[in-house]
Amino acid sequence: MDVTVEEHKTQSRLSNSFSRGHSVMNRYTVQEKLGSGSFATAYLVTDAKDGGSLKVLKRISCGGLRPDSTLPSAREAKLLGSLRHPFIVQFFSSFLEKEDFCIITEYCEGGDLDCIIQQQKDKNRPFPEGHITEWFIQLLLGVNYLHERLVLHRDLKTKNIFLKNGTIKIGDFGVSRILSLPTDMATSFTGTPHYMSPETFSNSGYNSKSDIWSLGCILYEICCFQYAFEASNWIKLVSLIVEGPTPCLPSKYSAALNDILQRTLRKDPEERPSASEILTMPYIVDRAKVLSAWLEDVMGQDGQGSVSDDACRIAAAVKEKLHLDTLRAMHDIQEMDPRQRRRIRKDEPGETYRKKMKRAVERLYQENHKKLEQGKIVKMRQENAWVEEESTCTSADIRSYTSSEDDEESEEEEYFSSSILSLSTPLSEEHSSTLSAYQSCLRRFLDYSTNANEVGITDTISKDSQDMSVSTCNKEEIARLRQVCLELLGENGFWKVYDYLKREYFRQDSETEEFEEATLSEPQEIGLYPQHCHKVQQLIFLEERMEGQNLGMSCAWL
Ligand SMILES: Nc1ncnc2c1ncn2[C@@H]1O[C@H](COP(=O)(O)OP(=O)(O)OP(=O)(O)O)[C@@H](O)[C@H]1O
Repeated sequence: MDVTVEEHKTQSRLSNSFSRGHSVMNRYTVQEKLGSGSFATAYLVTDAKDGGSLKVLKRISCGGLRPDSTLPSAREAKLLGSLRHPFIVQFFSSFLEKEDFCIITEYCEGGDLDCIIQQQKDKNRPFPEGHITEWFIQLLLGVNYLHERLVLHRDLKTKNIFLKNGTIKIGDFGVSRILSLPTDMATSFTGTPHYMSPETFSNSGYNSKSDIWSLGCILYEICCFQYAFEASNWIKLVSLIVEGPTPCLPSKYSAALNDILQRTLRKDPEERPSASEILTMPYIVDRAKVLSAWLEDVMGQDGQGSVSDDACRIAAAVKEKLHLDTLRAMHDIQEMDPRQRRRIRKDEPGETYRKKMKRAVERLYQENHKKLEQGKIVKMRQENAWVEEESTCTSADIRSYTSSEDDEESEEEEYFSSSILSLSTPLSEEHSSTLSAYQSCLRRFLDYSTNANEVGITDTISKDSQDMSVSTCNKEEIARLRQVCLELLGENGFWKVYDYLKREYFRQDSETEEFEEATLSEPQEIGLYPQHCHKVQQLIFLEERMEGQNLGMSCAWL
C-alpha cells in the first residue's frame, strides 16, 4: 500500500516520543528531544560504544511504508557513511527498530543557522562580511566535496546547516533519500519552497546547479535576515522565483560579494557557476588565504594542532610567534595615512588581513592575561563565542584602536577577534582536529586553485561530475571515467589503487556488517597522485550506484 507524504507526516507525529533515558539498540541512550521536523524527530543521545559521546538519533516512523521498497539498502547507508568532510555532518549508521527507521549522525552543539540568524536579527545586528564569507567558503567547500562525488544535497537551507566548534556543518542528509522522496517534492509539501530553484518547478530536473541556487538563497538570508524570495502565497512565490528580479545585497556589503550572489541566482542553471568555480573567484581566494594563514598561525605550520588546552598557553604560544611582527605591523600601520593603508589593503589583501589578525591576537593575549591574573578565565563555551556578546576582547576595544574613518576595517578586526576568541578557551581534541581538517581542506583548495588558474583549467573534476550528475548513471560514463583513470595512473598503478580504495570503501562503515581486515598495504600512488585517487574514488562510487540501479534499489542517492 502506498502512503502519501501527508499521511506519512501524520503517522510520524502520532508515534510516541522517546523519553529521557530510553535505550535504543542497547547502545544509544536518549538525553533530550532536539525537535521534530516534517519527517523525523531528532534526539540527542549518548553512544555507549563510543565512550558515551553525544550523537543525534533521527527517528522516522515507517508507519504504513514498506521497508523493503522505501527504506535504504545497507549499501545506500554505507554510501552516506562514506562521506567524510570537515563541513559535513557525519552520518554514522542507520537501522530499523520496530516500526521506526533510525539514523545516527554527528551532534552539532551550535544549533542550526536558521536559529542563529534569528538571534542576530532580534539583536538587529548584521553579520560582518568577513564572517559571512568564512561561512560561505565552508559551505562551498562542503558542497564542492559532495558534487565531486556526484552527490546532490537537494535540500540546502538554513535549517539544515549547523554549527559545531564555530564551523559550518551541512546536515540533514538522508531523510528524503531514505524515504525515497525527491526532496523538491517533499519540500513543496512541507511548505518551505523558498530555496527551490526555477528549474525544479519546470520539470527540467534537479542538478548540481540547483544546490548552487540554494546556496545563493542562504547567502542572501545570512546577509539580510530574510528569504531571498518571499511572497504571500505559493503561486506568487513560484512566479517570483521563476521570473522575478534577483535581489541585491545592501550596500554595506562589497560589490564582489553581491556579484557572487547575482551569479548563484541566475535563472538559467547553466549560467550559474559551480561550487569550485566560485571557490576560484579572486574575492574568495583572497579570503581563503587569510583564513588559511590564520589557521596556520594558530595550529602551527605542520597542521598538527600546536594549540594547548589552556587558554593562557594558547595565547602565549601564539604571542611568542607573533609578538615582534605584531608590534612592527602596528607601528607601520599607525605611521601610514588612510590612503596608504587603503592602497596596502588593495595590493596585499592577504598580508594586511593577516596583520590585523595578529593585532587582534595580541590584544586577546593581554586581555586573557589580565583575566588570568584576576582568576576570571571564562569557562569554555560550547557555542560560538561571537554570538553571545560578552566577549573578553570587545569590539569597543577594537573600535577605539582603529581610526574612525575605517568602519570596514574595524568590522574585520572584530571578525578576527571573535574567531580567535573562540580559541581562547581550552580546546577539545575534537575542536583541534576540526581546525586541523579545516586547515588542510583550505590548503588543498588553495593549491588546487593556484594550479587551476596557472594552467587555465578551473573545475575539470567538477564539470565531469556535473555532466554525470544530471543524468542517471550509465555504462558509457563509467567506462569513460575508468579509461581516464587508467591513462592517469597506468594499468599497474590503476589496479593497485583501485583494489586498495575499493577495499577501503567497503571497510568504512563496519557498524552494521563485519568486513575482513584489509591486508593490502597502501600503494605509493595514493600519496603521489592524490588527485588521481580522487577520480578512482568517483569511479567506485559510480560503479556502486550502477550496481544499485541494476538491482532495482532506490536511486534517490542522486
Ligand atoms: N546533527 C544535529 N545536531 C544538532 N541539532 C540537530 C541536528 N540535526 C537536527 N537537529 C535539530 O533537531 C531539530 C529537528 O531537526 P529535523 O532535521 O528533524 O527537522 P527540521 O530540519 O527542523 O525540519 P524539516 O525536516 O522539516 O526540514 C531541529 O531543531 C534541528 O536544529
